[in-house]
Amino acid sequence: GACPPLPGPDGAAGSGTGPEPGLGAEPAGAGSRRLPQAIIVGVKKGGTRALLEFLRAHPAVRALGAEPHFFDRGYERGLRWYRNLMPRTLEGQITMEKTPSYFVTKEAPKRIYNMSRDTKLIVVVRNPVTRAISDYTQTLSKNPTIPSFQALAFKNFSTGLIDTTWSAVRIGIYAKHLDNWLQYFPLSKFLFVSGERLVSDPAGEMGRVQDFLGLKKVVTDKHFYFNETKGFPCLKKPEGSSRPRCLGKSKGRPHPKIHGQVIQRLQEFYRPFNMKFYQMTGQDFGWD
Ligand SMILES: Nc1ncnc2c1ncn2[C@@H]1O[C@H](COP(=O)(O)OS(=O)(=O)O)[C@@H](OP(=O)(O)O)[C@H]1O
Repeated sequence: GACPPLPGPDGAAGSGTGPEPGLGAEPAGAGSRRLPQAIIVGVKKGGTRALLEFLRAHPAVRALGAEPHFFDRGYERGLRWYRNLMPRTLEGQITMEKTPSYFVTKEAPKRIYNMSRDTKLIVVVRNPVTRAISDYTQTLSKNPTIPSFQALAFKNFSTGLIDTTWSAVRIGIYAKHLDNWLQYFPLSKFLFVSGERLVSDPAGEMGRVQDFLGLKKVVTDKHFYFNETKGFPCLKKPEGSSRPRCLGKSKGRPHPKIHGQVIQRLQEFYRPFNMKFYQMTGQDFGWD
């Protein structure tokens, strides 16, 4: 697919996409639609929605609310279609989107590289065992008749053989997926956010994210409160609202009880991949 990239954020000067003259201080189409300079590429069930909503509290961030799935499912539509999905930004604002499935999409690194090799890539990672259970919980909520977690996770439970073709297992082999991205992007283009810390210390993790994006540290501890009912941090005042807001019911679902031995076997399965991932990223996420 040799899609010629459209003029990017820096190539749009004088292209007539700015506000039209003579329509007042703030015309309806203020700013222009730009390709994203930063993308939350993964991982599914890592905490990607929370991160995007927290970032939207920053005045210099404009983000697409829905997941566009452009680099995995919609690439044939072209970059112009993709750019037209984006919210308008003013000078100095950055455009973002999040689609967690990009991280495990073989073609995504090449496609994003072809859009811009300067794209900043954010990956929210979470203990792969918890992530797998979270993923399963989501599937179960849509289809209550599926087999048990244990039945899906193991090809043979008595021999301990894990079914690595099951997507809930496969997605958590982070080192393998990262290998694919590193064929195109250097490590310096990535920020790895701890999904666990995003819950236990949202302001701390948001500090790292804002630094990485070159933003002023506007989103701080003052923006968060811990909602005891929800069991998660929530925003005191999200963008465009005067009321505090937590994520919806589909975030922070109760997980089914999984047998301790199942957890333990999966934890052992992931250990070498986790070690590799810590080594590759230079970060110990504390899962082992
Ligand atoms: N502040 C806050 N509020 C609610 N939920 C939070 C928050 N921070 C992180 N999380 C965790 O995010 C998990 C869902 O991850 P994603 O948003 O990446 O899921 S998805 O891939 O977009 O479906 C979700 O997983 P589950 O707990 O399994 O539902 C949460 O644990």
